[in-house]
Amino acid sequence: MTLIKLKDVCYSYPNTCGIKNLSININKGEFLCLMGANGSGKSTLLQILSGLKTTDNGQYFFKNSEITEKYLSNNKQRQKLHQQIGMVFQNTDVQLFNPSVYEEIAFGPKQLGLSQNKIIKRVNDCLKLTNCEKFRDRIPYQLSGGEKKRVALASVLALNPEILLLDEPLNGLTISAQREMLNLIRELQEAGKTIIMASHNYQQIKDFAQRFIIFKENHTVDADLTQIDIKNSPDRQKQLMNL
Ligand SMILES: Nc1ncnc2c1ncn2[C@@H]1O[C@H](COP(=O)(O)OP(=O)(O)OP(=O)(O)O)[C@@H](O)[C@H]1O
Repeated sequence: MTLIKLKDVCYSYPNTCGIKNLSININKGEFLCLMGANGSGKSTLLQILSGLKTTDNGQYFFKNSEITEKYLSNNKQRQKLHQQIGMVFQNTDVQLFNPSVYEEIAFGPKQLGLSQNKIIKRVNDCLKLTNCEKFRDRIPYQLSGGEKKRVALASVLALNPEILLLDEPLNGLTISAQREMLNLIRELQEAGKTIIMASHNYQQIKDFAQRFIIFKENHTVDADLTQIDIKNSPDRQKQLMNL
């Protein structure tokens, strides 16, 4: 089932292009990795998908709705999109603003109006899933970079989104924490979530993501390949190893 359809999408910042002429479909349950040089457009695309930015040109469809400025100006529609499509930012400092990890994770479920019992259960489940139980009473802002990433993921999971947008979620993690995070992401995919992740580390992600969208420096898409396509192409592997 196609969840996301992008048709000729362009986005420009005041002085530079973000993405150009992007057309892709993303199906339910995919584990898709966005790759490409620094500045090629990966984060811009994730921000468009999350509804934080809207396209200058082209169209973005999520399920049966076209996501436009007008669509997002409706509070209910915007909140529903944010519940269905959760994003972990590259810079988690912009995402964490509550006085404790517990409050951080409870924030979304509270906004959804869940009962107190349901909130407690969700927060505890998410703390456990992301291995954050031991810092539940800490101030998020004071955690290490890797701990912040896990708390940010927990706070997104607490909304039970269908799609997870992850912007370089492994940056700043130790090798064993990277493994743990990747295994968790794979479990989430196996549980039916759609994963869209930006990365510049092919070695790290090559056995996890099943599809790779590779951006060129000019902000267009160079290739849309499966894990197997890349494994069968030494040239492509070499290119991705050198990003
Ligand atoms: N807030 C902004 N204002 C102006 N230009 C921006 C802004 N954010 C990104 N850009 C520019 O848009 C282009 C795409 O940036 P984007 O952050 O999407 O790339 P990226 O592929 O995610 O890069 P990285 O791997 O470094 O995270 C780059 O040329 C970047 O300089």
